[in-house]
Amino acid sequence: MIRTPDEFVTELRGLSHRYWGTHPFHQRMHAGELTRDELRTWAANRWYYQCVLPRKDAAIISNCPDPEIRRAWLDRIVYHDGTSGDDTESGRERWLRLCEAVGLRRAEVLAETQVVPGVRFAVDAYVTFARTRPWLEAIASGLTEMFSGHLMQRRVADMLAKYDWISRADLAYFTNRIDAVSGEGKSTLDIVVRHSITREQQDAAIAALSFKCDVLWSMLDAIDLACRDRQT
Ligand SMILES: O=C(O)c1cc(C(=O)O)c2c(n1)C(=O)C(=O)c1cc(C(=O)O)[nH]c1-2
Repeated sequence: MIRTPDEFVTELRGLSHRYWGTHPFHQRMHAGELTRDELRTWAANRWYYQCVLPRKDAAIISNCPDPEIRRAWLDRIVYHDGTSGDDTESGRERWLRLCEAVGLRRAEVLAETQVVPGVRFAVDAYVTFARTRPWLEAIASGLTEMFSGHLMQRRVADMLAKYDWISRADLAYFTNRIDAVSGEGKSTLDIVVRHSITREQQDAAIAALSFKCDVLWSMLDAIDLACRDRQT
């Protein structure tokens, strides 16, 4: 039997315990326990995720027959890629600023030399998912954004409190993203609830969100391991 919208949303939100907010690496970040070198490894690896997001969103658009959704989805690509190559307020430029603030050189981030295999596999799996699964499932996989606003707020507060060499301006990616992800999370949830009109579609949306939690968790597992390897 199909779930009511409330039951469906409750089940989706119920996956929050699988979200990367509780990953040990994030816990160490919040506690102020990461070294500069570990923060560099994190930023350089997460760059790969940032780079892939517009390609993932383009895959969703290419599979979606609904012009209203395609139009709305385009904003995400523009947000990350910016309106031109000189756009200093694009998501990618803001992430690069954070990378520089933690001591990475722009060229080494762009060259992706620090990206470890586990991060590459996890992030590539997210794009492959968006390319090969029905558009509604691919959209549902982005519902982790529902959980990310609160986490980013905590991240900004804790990083400013615990790493005195990091300034608010260095964290512009997150401070600008907090409102955007909350808005996007709500509109994504609305699309998923409206278009999941069978029990099977609801099940597939829940499985997609679960898969995405695994993608993010695996990224941090690989980053955590890379940090430990560098210490030995
Ligand atoms: O910093 C975070 O914890 C975090 C998490 C997530 C997420 O949950 O996938 C995203 C972002 N940030 C983010 O900045 C972002 O643009 C974004 C896009 C997406 C997506 O799946 O389309 N997730 C996220």
